[in-house]
Amino acid sequence: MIIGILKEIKTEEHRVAMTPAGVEMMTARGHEILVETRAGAGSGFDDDLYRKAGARIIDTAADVFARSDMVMHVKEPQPSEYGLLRKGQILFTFLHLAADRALTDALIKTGAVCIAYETIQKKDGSLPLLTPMSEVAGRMAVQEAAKLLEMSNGGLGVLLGGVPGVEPGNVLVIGGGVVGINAAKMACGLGARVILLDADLGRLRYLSDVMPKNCFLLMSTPAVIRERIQTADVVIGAVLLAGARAPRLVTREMLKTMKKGAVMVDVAIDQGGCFETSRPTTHTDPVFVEEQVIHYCVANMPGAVPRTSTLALTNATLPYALELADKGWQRAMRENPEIALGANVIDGKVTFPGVAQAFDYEYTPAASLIN
Ligand SMILES: NC(=O)C1=CN([C@@H]2O[C@H](COP(=O)(O)OP(=O)(O)OC[C@H]3O[C@@H](n4cnc5c(N)ncnc54)[C@H](O)[C@@H]3O)[C@@H](O)[C@H]2O)C=CC1
Ligand SMILES: CC(=O)C(=O)O
Ligand SMILES: [Mg+2]
Repeated sequence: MIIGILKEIKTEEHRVAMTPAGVEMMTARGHEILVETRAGAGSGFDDDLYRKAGARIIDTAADVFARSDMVMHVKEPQPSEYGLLRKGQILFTFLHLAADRALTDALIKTGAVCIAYETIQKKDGSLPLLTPMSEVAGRMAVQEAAKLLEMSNGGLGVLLGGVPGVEPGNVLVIGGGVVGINAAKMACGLGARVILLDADLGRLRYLSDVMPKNCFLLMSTPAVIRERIQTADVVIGAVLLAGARAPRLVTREMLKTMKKGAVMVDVAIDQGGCFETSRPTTHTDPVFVEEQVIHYCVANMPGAVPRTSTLALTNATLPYALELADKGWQRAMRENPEIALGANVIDGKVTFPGVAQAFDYEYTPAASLIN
C-alpha cells in the first residue's frame, strides 16, 4: 500500500503521524511511504532521516493526497484539505467528529474511509490511541493551570503547593480516566489538595487504591460539582463518553460562584467541552475569561510538546497502521474489532453511533459496508 504522511497544518501543531523508525518498519513490510516535506521537523525528524528510513519526500500535500491509498495525520483535516480526499481513500487520524458538524459533513461528501484514532477501542473499554495523548494532556493541564494562577497571567495568585505555614491550592478534577488520573497525580505531586470526581464507582474504588493521600475521591453529581467548584482554585474537565459529545457538567450559573481569577482547563474540549462556557482555543491564543474565571481550552494540547507526544502517539498508532496497510481496511475491520470501532464515516455514511446521534444522522454499522 502507498501511505502518505502529511505535515500538520492546524495552528501550532508540531506532531507528525509517523517517525522514521515507523517508516523503516513499514517499508520492510513492502509498503511505500510518502512524507510531505518538513512534516517531521517540529518533532526533531528532518527529511533526510525519513529518506534514510526508506521514505520518498514529497513537496506538496496535494501530491501526497493524490498518490496515497491511505493518508495519515495527527489532527483532523483542515478545510483546505477537504477537497483533496477521495472516495475509497483511507484517512487515519484524530477526528473528534461529534464536536464538529462541518468536518463531519465534509468527510461524508468525500466518500473516503475515515478511521478515528480516538474511537479505536479494546475489549476492556480502553482507547489505546487516545491514551498516550490523554497522558500528555492530563500532565500538561496542571502545569498550564499553575502558570495561569500567577497574578501577572490574570490568576488569583495562589501557589498550588503552598509553603510551610500556608495552605496549598485546591484542584478539582472532573473525570478520573486517563486525563484525570494524570492531572491528579501531577497536582498531588506539587502538594495541592486534590478532589477527583468520577461517575463510575468501580473506577473510584480503583483510584482510591492507587492515588496518594492528598487526593480525595468523590462521586460525580451535579450537587457535588456545584459545592466543590466554589472553593476550587483550579478545575480540570476530563470526562469522556467515547466518541460522543462531552456532557456539560459545569454551568455558567456555577461559574458565577467561583473565585475570581480561578483557572478552568477543559481538556475535554476536543469532544465539545464539559463546561457550558468553553469554546476551543489554540496554542497561540489559549485563554479567555468568562465570569472572571480564566478558561484554557486548547483542543490539541499535546501539540505543544511534540518531541514527547509524537513518540508517545506513534508507539501506539504504528501497529494499527501496519495492520491497515497489510490487510486493507475491509479485512482489517473484519479481523480486528478494535479497528472496526475506529470507523466513523465510510463512503458517505456515518458509521459511529455517537456521531450519528450528535447530529441526528442515520447510523450505518461499518460491518454492513464490508464485503
Ligand atoms: N485537549 C486535548 O488536547 C486533549 C483532549 N483529550 C480529551 O480528554 C477527554 C478525556 O479523555 P480520557 O481521560 O482519555 O478518557 P477516559 O475514557 O479515560 O476517562 C473519562 C472518564 O470520565 C468519566 N466520566 C464520564 N461521565 C462522567 C461524569 N458525569 N462525571 C465525572 N466523570 C465522568 C468516566 O467514568 C471515565 O473514567 C476526552 O474528551 C479526550 O478526547 C485527550 C487528549 C488531548
Ligand atoms: C487527543 C487529541 O485531540 C490530541 O492529541 O490532539
Ligand atoms: Mg475540530
